[in-house]
Amino acid sequence: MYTHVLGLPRIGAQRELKKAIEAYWKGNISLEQLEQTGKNIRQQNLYLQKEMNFDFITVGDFSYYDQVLDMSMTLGAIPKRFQTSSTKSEMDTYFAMARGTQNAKAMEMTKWFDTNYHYIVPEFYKGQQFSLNSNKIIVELKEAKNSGFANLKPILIGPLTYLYLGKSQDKNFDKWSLIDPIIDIYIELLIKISPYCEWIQIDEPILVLNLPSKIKELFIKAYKKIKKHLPSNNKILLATYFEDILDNKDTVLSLPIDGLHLDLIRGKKQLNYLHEFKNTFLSLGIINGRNIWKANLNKILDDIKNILSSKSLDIERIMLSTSCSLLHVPIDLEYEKKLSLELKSWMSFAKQKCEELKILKQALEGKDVSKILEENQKTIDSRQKSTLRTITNIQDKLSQINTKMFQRQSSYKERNKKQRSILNLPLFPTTTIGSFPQTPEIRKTRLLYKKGELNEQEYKQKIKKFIDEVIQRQEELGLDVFVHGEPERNDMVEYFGQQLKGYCSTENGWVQSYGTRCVKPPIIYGDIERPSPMTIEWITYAQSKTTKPVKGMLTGPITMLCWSFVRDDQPRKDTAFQLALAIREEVKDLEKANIKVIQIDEPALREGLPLKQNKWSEYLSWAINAFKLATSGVKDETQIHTHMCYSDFEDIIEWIAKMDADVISIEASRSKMELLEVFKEFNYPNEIGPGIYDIHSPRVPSIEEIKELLELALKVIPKEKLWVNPDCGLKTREWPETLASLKNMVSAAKMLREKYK
Ligand SMILES: Nc1nc2c(c(=O)[nH]1)N[C@@H](CNc1ccc(C(=O)N[C@@H](CCC(=O)N[C@@H](CCC(=O)N[C@@H](CCC(=O)O)C(=O)O)C(=O)O)C(=O)O)cc1)CN2
Ligand code: MET
Ligand SMILES: [Zn+2]
Repeated sequence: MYTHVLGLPRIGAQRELKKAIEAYWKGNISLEQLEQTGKNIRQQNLYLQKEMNFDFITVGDFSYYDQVLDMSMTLGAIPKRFQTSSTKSEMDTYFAMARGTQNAKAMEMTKWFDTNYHYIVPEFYKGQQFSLNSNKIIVELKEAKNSGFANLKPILIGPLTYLYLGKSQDKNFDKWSLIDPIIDIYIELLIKISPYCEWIQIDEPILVLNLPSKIKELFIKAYKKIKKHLPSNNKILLATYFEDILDNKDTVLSLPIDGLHLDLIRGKKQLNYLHEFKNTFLSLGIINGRNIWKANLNKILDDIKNILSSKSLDIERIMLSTSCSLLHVPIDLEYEKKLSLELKSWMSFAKQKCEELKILKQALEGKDVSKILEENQKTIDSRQKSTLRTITNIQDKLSQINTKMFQRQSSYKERNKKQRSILNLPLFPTTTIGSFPQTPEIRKTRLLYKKGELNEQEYKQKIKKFIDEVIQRQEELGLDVFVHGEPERNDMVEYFGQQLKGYCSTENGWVQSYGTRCVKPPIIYGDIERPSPMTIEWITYAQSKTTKPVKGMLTGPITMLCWSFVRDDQPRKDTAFQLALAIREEVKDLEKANIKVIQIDEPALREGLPLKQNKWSEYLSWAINAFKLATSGVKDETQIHTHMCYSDFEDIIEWIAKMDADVISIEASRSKMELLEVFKEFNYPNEIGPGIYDIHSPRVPSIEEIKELLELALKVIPKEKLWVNPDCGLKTREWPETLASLKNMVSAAKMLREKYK
């Protein structure tokens, strides 16, 4: 029996890597200093694994930005626009690809499966040449070896997953035609790393998706070729995660691999088929890498013993592991000093999950760990019995939900008439998505308040001053529908989590979202309730400062669900409905306070989509209902907006229409409005604001460029239905580029108004 993990968090326990990279970008530290920080984090992770007595020491899970981008570098898949003749260091090219430069647009970024992690999308071109650059993984292997570590297990993203996740940039070019040259480079790479290790972990998470037969065939072909060239002392551990591989079972059974990792948390069904994989080593993903609850060790031990005997598996060929990489959970629970001891005793972060693996192995090897197991059982029982989890009248509230509560009073058409007469907006109304730059001053204000160095009154005064400023700036820009700028929010999910009952939040529970950006997902441990209004004071204050409508700004139930760690003792749907009821109350309060436009963001709606297509409609029916429950309690005159980003809508457009938001703003600029085709084909009934510039880049779009995009949008959206806005919130931007971009945006809208009036 062996233990190992599929990967560890790499941002550093105190976000050292984030801070170092951002300092490097600003020119405040040198490349050597940055690399030293990277090395320190890798060393910490090596020693952690040693402390846990893991049998395989994972190497290569570190990254300065993203593991998919790392693979692009390794394969030499660097788009031409970044291959400049200047003497840029490799590191600078790497960061340029991720973030763009004034001359070269950044590579696209999108969701990593159904997580809140984002990867950099590989770009594929006709006739593309690849060439091996194995520096990263070799450096990391050497480093580990030189520090005295043995049984190293390097990790690579697999060739099929890599190709699948990338996008062809040339029309009518089949990216899969690149499989052979890519496999050749992988083989070169594997031969290079071969001397450092026995096992090599190759991640092929796409094996949990519904794959076309062509890709299944390519899998077999590719791995046969790899096997043929792999030195005989090496073994391949093929890692899958986030779901079961049962749709591709036959394919996997035909692969010449030595070990197979299965996610037994998300893919429980696979337990029934383990015996079919008897010919390989099996890595059982039994510790949840996607949530923060303590594992029930006694139960897992029973399960494992059961599996071993009923499926007559050879314990010598079993590995125990986490369900997926621990990238998706915070690093160490011990940093949490403010959590109630009871809640804390229910939880387990990355380090504690490693300890759980260690204990499981010791128990299975017959070591006496009874005290620890007893202690574990106590906390599991305490959580099950705890009254902290329940609000007594919640069941009543949920049972009072009726279908009327999912419907606005009138149809969109009728609502629209009433809203138009009240709002009196021009053609092509301009607006922004909610947040304005989160300046160091704003962050500092929140920090001082948190530390108690500002009292409530001082804090509120300061926040109101920030609101004054953004209202003033929006007046000057000439926008039509205003926002208050969200200066009081650390994050659009955490902020609400901190005000709702049933939620707790952490001090240091950082999880990487993309590059150097992290989030602290709040934790839902019990029934949700809204003790008091959450946004009214700020929004009404902002509205009191202008005659333009100010949007009420809320996060929707599905996004709250997807971007929090959720309780695992009731269906996600029930939690979503509880959230929806709480948001519904806030929406009604905003309306009562005379707020005419309310935006309820649902950027995570698409991300929450199950990885298996046959589960989509079940999810979408309750997810859309949760949104409608949150938003339909208002009168016709109140205009409901929603916002989504990072989404492909093609496959779910009819469901988006069912949300029946009066206005939806979406990300569209990166795809040059291509995405709108689907809105046209489907004849999307309500109003749309396709984002006309990419807020992830400091680049300022010209008036011409914006006009062009709007003209493109007008080909598919009737002019009465078109809104003008950026792609997403502006919190990661700085003021100068924000003002310049919005100024151009408003000018473009005004010019079009003239043309189309
Ligand atoms: N939950 C969530 N998921 C999401 C998104 C989102 O907005 N929220 N958007 C997409 C991803 N985009 C993202 C965009 C930006 C950031 C981001 O800016 N994160 C910040 C942290 C935001 C935060 O919580 N800030 C807190 C705490 C900030 C902090 O680091 N404080 C320092 C000190 C403060 C200082 O002196 O600056 C400390 O505590 O040590 C605050 O501002 O109050 C960061 O990594 O830098 C994250 C994700 C998709 N998923
Ligand atoms: C990730 S979606 C962000 C929406 C939010 N209202 C903002 O503007 O920041
Ligand atoms: Zn957004």
